[in-house]
Amino acid sequence: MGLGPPLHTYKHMPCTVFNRLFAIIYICAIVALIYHHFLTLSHSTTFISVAITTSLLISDLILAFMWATTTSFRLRPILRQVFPENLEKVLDRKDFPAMDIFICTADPYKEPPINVINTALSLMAYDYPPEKISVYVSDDGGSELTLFAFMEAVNFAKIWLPFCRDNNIMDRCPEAYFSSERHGRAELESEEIKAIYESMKMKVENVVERGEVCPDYIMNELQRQTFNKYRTPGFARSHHPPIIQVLIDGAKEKDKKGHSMPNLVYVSRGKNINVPHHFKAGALNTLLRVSAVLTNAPIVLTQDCDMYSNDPHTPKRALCYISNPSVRPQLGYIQFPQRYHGLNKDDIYGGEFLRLFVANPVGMDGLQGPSYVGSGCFFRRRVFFGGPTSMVLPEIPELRPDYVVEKPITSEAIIELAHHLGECNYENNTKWGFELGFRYGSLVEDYFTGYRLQCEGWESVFCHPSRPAFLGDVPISLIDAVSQTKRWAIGLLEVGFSKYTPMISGSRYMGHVMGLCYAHYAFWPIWSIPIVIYSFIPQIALLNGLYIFPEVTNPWFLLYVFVFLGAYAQDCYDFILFGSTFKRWWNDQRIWLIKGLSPYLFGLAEYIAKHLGIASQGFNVTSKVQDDEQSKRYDQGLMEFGVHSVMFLPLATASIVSLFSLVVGIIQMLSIWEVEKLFGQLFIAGFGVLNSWPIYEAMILRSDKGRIPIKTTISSICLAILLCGGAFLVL
Ligand SMILES: O=c1ccn([C@@H]2O[C@H](COP(=O)(O)OP(=O)(O)O[C@H]3O[C@H](CO)[C@@H](O)[C@H](O)[C@H]3O)[C@@H](O)[C@H]2O)c(=O)[nH]1
Ligand SMILES: [Mn+2]
Repeated sequence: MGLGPPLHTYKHMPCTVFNRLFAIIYICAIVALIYHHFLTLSHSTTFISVAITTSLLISDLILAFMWATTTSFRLRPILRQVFPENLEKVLDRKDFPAMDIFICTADPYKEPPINVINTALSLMAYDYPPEKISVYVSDDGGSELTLFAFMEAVNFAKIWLPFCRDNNIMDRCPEAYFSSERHGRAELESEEIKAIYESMKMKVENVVERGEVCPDYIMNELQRQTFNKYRTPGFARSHHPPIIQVLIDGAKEKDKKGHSMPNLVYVSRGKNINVPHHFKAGALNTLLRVSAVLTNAPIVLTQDCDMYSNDPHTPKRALCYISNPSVRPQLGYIQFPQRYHGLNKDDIYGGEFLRLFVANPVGMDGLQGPSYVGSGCFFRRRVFFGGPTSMVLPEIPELRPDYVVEKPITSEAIIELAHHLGECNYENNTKWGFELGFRYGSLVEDYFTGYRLQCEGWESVFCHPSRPAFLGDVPISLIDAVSQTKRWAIGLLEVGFSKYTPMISGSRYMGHVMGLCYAHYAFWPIWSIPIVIYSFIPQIALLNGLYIFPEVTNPWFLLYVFVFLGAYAQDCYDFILFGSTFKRWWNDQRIWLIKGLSPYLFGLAEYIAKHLGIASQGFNVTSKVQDDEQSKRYDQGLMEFGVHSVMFLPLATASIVSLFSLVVGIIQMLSIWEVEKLFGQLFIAGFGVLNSWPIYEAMILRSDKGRIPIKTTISSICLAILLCGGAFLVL
C-alpha cells in the first residue's frame, strides 16, 4: 500500500514444501500402478480377467486425474490477514464506497420468510454508514408472503438497527441474538425488543401458514393495492409481471433514534412460462439492472437468503482489499467462505464442505484467487461488464457501472424504468448472461460465473476470518444433501463438457494449475465411476473366488498400500490442518463414497439424458425448514433416510454386497487358509462394511421415522441378489 498502516498481508503455508515433495513421490507411485495394470493386462488370457483389469485401470486413471486436480490446490496455499482496525486511518468513513446487497429467495415454503428477513436485518445492521447501504431482495417465489414479511421487517428495523448500533451487538441477526446466551448487557431494552420480535415472528409465520395475508394485517390503501397485484387472475409464481417496491427510502426514512436507514427494495422479476428465467443467475441479473438505475453502488454483495451476517465488520474487511481499486485494478471480488450453524458434532453429511469452502480457496488464493461460491462475495460492479482492460457496454447508458444516479430512488421515472428492466423478456437480444452479468448455461451459476470472470482476467481474494462472516443452514436429511449435490453435479458437468471446459479454456487463460483447480470441480461427478467399480467389482469377484489384487507377499502389494494410505492420510492431514477433527474427516470420506454411489452417479446419468434430449433439469431449491423430530435425530448424529428414493438404491445395494462378500470371504479364508491371496479384496469389502454401518443400522436396528423404508431395503436386497446371481452365471 505504500503509505499508512497496512490493511492486509499474507504468508505462505509451511506445508507447501512437503506438499510438493509428496506430489512428486505420489506421481511416481501412480505411474508404477498404471504400469502394473498394463502388465496384468498383457498377461490376461480370459475375457473376464481382461474386463476386470480394464475396469480397474479406468478407475485408477480417473482417481489419478482427480488426485492431480486436488493436488493443484496444494501447490501454493496462502493465508491472508486483514486489519480492519486500520481502515479508518487511511479512508475517511464518509468516503466509504456505497454497497448494494443482493438477497435471493425463491420459495416461501422451503425458505421461510421469517428467516429471509432475519438475513436482511442482519445485513442492514452492518457497521457501515447506513446511507451507503442498499438491500435488494429478489423474490423468485413471487409471493405476497415474502413481501408481507418484509413490510413487517421495515418496522422492526427501526428499533433493531439503533439497538445494535448503540449496544455494539455482534449478533445482528435477531433470531441468532435472541436465542443465544449473550444478550445480557442491555437487559431491559433487549427483553422489550425480544417481545416485539416474537410478535412479528408470530404474525409472519401465521400468514405463511394460512398461505395469504389476511385483511386485518393490511394497514392502508397503498398496501392493499400492492397485495392485489398478486391476486389478479392468471398470476402465478412462474407467470406474472415484475413487482418492485421501495420499502425503505433511506433518504427519507429515519430509525427510532433519528438516524438514517439503508434503502430496502423488494423485487420480484417478471416471469413467463414460455421464457427461460435462468434461475438464480437470472434473478441476480435483474437485481444488477434494477439496482443500477436506483443506486448503482460500485460494490455488490450477493447473499443466499439463509446466509445471515454473523459479523457486522465484514464489509470493512472487504474494503481493506478494495478501498483503493487503483492499487490492484484486476481485483474483481472478495469471497468469504460459506459457513454453517447447527452442524452436528461429527458432521455426518460432510455439510461443512471443508475442502470446497476453506482448503481449496486457500489453495487458489495463492494463484489467481478463489472461485465464486454464490454467497458471501463482495464484487466490484465493474466485473460484470467485461474484462479489466476490455469493457463491454450494456445496451443503455443507465446500466453502465460508472453511471451516476441523480434522481431519488422513488422518482416515478426511475421506478418505471426499473419495472421495464425486470420484465421477463427484457434480456432478449442483449448480452446479459453471456457477456454481461452472471452467466447462464449451468445450474451452478456461481462456479460458472467466477470461472468466466477469472478467464477474463479478474483476480479474487479469499477472506477467512476466524469469526465466521456469514452463517447459513445445512441440509439435515440425506435426501436433501444428495439432491443438492446432484444439482451441483449436473451444473458442473454442463461446464466441464462445454466449449469453456476448464481443461482447455481455463488452462489457456489462467495457466495449467488454475485450469486444473477449476477442472477439479467440473469433473467431480466422474468420481462416481471408480467409486461404483470399487464398490462392486472386488466384492463380486471375491464371492466367486476370483482374486484380482497382488498377493500380500508380492512387492506390488506394497504399492497398493502406499497409494491408498498416501491419499487417505494426506486427505486427513488437510482436514486437521484446517482445524477440523478426525471424526469429521471420517464422515467426510464416507459421504464422498455415498456421493459417488448416488448424486454423482445420478447427476452423470441425468446430464447424459439431458444431452440426449430425454429430460431437463431445474433448480430444486434446498429446503431450509427444520422439522423438530428430524433436527433431534440430526443432533444425535443419526443418518436420516425416511423416504423411499432411487437415489438410495445403489448405496443400500453396495452395502449389502459388501457385507455378503465379507462374510463369504472370511469363510473362504478359513477354509483355504490363503489370506495373502484374498486380503486385498477382503480389506475393500471390510472397508465398505465399516463405511456402511449407518446404513445397516437404518435398515435393521432403527425404528424411528428416519430409518430406511422397508421398500428401499427389499428393493436393494433384490438388486444385490440379481447382481451377485448374474455375476455367478457369467463368471
Ligand atoms: O430459481 C431460483 C433458484 C434459487 N434461487 C436462490 O438461490 C439460492 C441458493 O439456493 P439453495 O437452494 O440454497 O442452493 P444451495 O445448493 O444450497 O446453494 C449453493 O449452490 C447454488 C448453485 O447451485 C448457489 O447459487 C448458491 O449460492 C450456493 O450456496 C437461494 O437463496 C435461492 O433462493 C433463486 O433466487 N432463484
Ligand atoms: Mn443453500
